[in-house]
Amino acid sequence: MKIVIANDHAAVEMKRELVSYLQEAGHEVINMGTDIAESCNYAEYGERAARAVAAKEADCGVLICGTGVGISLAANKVKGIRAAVCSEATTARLVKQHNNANMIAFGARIVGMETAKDIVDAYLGAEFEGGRHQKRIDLIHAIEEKG
Ligand SMILES: O=C(CO)[C@H](O)[C@H](O)[C@H](O)COP(=O)(O)O
Repeated sequence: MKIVIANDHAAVEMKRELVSYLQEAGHEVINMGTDIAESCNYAEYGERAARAVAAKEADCGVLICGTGVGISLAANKVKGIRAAVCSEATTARLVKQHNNANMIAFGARIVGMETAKDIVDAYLGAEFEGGRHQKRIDLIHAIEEKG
C-alpha cells in the first residue's frame, strides 16, 4: 500500500521506526515530517497528510502526535477524511471494518512502540465491511456537506 505518515515533535522517533517497519513490510511510505525534535504545530502536519489522502496520493495515512488527538482533529477538518484515534489493535481493526477510516492516529506519549506496530498492522490488515456501515458513513459526510 501507499501510506502517508506525519507527526509532530512528540513522535519523531516513533515515526522513524514505523517508517522502517512499514517499508520492510513492503509498503511505500510518504513521510511528511516532521523529522526534527524542534517544537512544531501538529495542525500543519495533520492537514498536509490529510490533503494527500483526500487527493488519493496515498491509500491511507498514519498520524502521530503526543496523544494522537490534536493531529487527528486537524486531519478531520479536510473534506473526505475519517481519521480515528486508536490506542490498541482492536479499535484499529474496527475503525477500518466499520468506519472505513482512511487515517489512523495515535499518541507517542500514550502507546509504546510495540503497540504502535500492532495498531498499524491491525488497521492495514482489515477490510471495510460495507453494508449497514456505508449508510452511517454517508450520514457523516452529509454533515460535512452542511458545513
Ligand atoms: O495535540 C496534541 C494533544 O492533542 C499533541 O499531544 C501534541 O503533541 C502536544 O500538545 C504537544 O505538546 P508540547 O508540550 O508542545 O510538546
